[in-house]
Amino acid sequence: MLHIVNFKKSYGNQPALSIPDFAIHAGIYWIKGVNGSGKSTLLKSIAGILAFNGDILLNDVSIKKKPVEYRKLVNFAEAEPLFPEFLTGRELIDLFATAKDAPAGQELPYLESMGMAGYVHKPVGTYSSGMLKKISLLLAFLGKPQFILLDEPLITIDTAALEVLYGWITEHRQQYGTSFLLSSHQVLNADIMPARILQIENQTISTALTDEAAA
Ligand SMILES: Nc1ncnc2c1ncn2[C@@H]1O[C@H](COP(=O)(O)OP(=O)(O)OP(=O)(O)O)[C@@H](O)[C@H]1O
Repeated sequence: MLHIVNFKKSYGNQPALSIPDFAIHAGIYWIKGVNGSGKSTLLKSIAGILAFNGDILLNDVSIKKKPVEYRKLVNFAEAEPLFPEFLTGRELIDLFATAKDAPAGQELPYLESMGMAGYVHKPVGTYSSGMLKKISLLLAFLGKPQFILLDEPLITIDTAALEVLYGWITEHRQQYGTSFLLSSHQVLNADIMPARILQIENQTISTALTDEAAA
């Protein structure tokens, strides 16, 4: 499903990540690594918003050879989302729904289950960090992406929202066969949502040897 080839990313002359050849099958993955190990760098590269050397393929579609087609396949929620403050949540949803060819009304169950209907018509500049995080997560579920990348999805959302997010992930996986890559310093609940573990260390990625969970 995901194939990373001859990948190198540096910031200036400072190497950040080097991945000669790495592939994973469809599933739910939890990427672990200490602060500064390169998790966000990898997620942003896979999302197509960070330039790098080498190539990344999703279901054999290369980001370098078919960037438009590739970007339709992947959605990304940033760890600390930033949106123009004057736009309402509703306007953001409409914008993303159009860009991602989302089915009409796809956002409605998400708005309801996460309790966002009461504030979605207000400008995002008035949102708390948790409210903003919920909108950014919802945006990542719009359309029919084959791969959803969630960078630190658990930070700032409350316990109830966490349960709802687990539900979104497992449902999207069952309904559309979507794969997920989550970075998190918090422990994911393996009973509710089993995830395979990937490890970033020494500026590269590997499948964790302790990974016993089934995706
Ligand atoms: N814009 C940037 N300019 C220069 N260096 C950067 C930039 N972004 C990241 N880095 C460096 O790249 C390395 C990886 O950073 P990255 O943010 O990917 O780590 P991370 O694993 O997501 O960290 P954290 O767990 O703290 O969020 C770090 O050494 C960091 O200093």
